Parts: sequence; C-alpha cells; structure tokens
Amino acid sequence: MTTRNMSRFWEWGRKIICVGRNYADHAKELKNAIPTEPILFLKPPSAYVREGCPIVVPLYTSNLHHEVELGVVIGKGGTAIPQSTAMEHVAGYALCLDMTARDIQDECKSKGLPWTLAKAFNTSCPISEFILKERIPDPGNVKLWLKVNDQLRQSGCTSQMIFSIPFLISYISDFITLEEGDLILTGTPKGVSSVQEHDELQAGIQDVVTMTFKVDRPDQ
Ligand SMILES: CC(=O)CC(=O)C(=O)O
Ligand SMILES: [Mg+2]
Repeated sequence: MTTRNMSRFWEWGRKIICVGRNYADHAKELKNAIPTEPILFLKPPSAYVREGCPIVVPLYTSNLHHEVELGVVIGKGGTAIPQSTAMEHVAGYALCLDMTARDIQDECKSKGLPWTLAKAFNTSCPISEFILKERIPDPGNVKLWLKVNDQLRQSGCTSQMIFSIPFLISYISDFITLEEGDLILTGTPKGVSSVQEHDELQAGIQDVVTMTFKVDRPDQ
C-alpha cells in the first residue's frame, strides 16, 4: 500500500490537520460545548519539531499549553474516503503535541477570529518517531500520557474520542483531499496546562513510544 518510506514523513512538507474538542472531558475543562461535528484547523509543516530541538514559546503568549494527541499518518491519499476503507489509508502513527497559545486562542475566540497564531506557530507540533501501523493494532484504544517536570498532567485513552479515526478520515477527506504524508492530530484528553521556559515535557503512548522536549523562550 505505502509507496514511499514514511520514516521521515515530516520532511515532506505535507499538511497537518487537527481535530479540536474530540474528548468530552477536555471540552468540559475549557467550558466548551461538546461538538456534534468535528472541529478542524490546520498547522503548516514549519510547526514540526523533533526530539533534541526545543519547543520555542512565541513572544506574544504568556500562557502556552501542552495538548498530547495521537497523530495518524496518511499512507495513501484520497477524496471522499468511505469509513469502511478509511484504515487502508493509514501508514502509521506518531505521538504529537498540539502546543497552544491559550491566551491568544481565547482572544481569537472572543473576537470570532481564526486560531492561526494560537496553534500554527513554529515548533507548535512536536512529534515522536514514525510508528508503523502494525505496532498499534487498535488505535481506538490506546493510552496517552504527558508529564511536565515528572508530574503527570494528562492521562487519557483514545477510546474516549467522540469521533473515531475512520470517521475523521472520511469526514476530512470530504472537504480536504488527503495526501500521502499528511498528519491528522486527533484531539486531546483533559489535563492541559501551562508550560514555562526550561520545563521538560515527557509524553508517551502506553508501551509503544515516549518522547521528551525542553521548552525554550527566545531573548526579548
Ligand atoms: C480547544 C482546543 O484547543 C481544541 C484542541 O486542539 C483539542 O485538541 O481539543
Ligand atoms: Mg489539540
């Protein structure tokens, strides 16, 4: 099925499609309504950051939040993909953080403006290594966790997702053609919180993968 080596998919310049409020417990903690249809937004490929490089806090935010999420890596593109064959389009997975400037997002929400500067800045998408599809046989039932300076902040299971992975692939591909190398971030469970310069973030998918990132702030 996969025609290219996916192991460095983040270098291909493909799009990152993010799903918001896909866990009811997270929607509730931010006092947001539970969606009846997926909420979508995008990050550019310049948002990617790999282990060994820092997450850089944008100068314009004073409330940068972590959101741990399961990322789905597309191996075969398509438009209007039926749910029944959606998983055939998946090459694998990645553990992802959807770094969010929460103060900027709140301001954009209150003004009815897009979330771009809250969600799509450089280093807003830290990712793990590529995880082959076979290593996560049931992506609808895996545990995700995140610690800040060794303190557990997020712990959830993809079984809590409101919209399943096949549904999301089908729904997204009705509006946005999916291409090989695209990444879908499937939303975050509860426990999002603020991070500061010098913090260490560690995250994992049960026994499959872990990753560690430092937070940095450029000089003003
Ligand atoms: C409120 C949000 O930031 C939505 C989001 O990204 C999520 O994962 O949920
Ligand atoms: Mg998110």
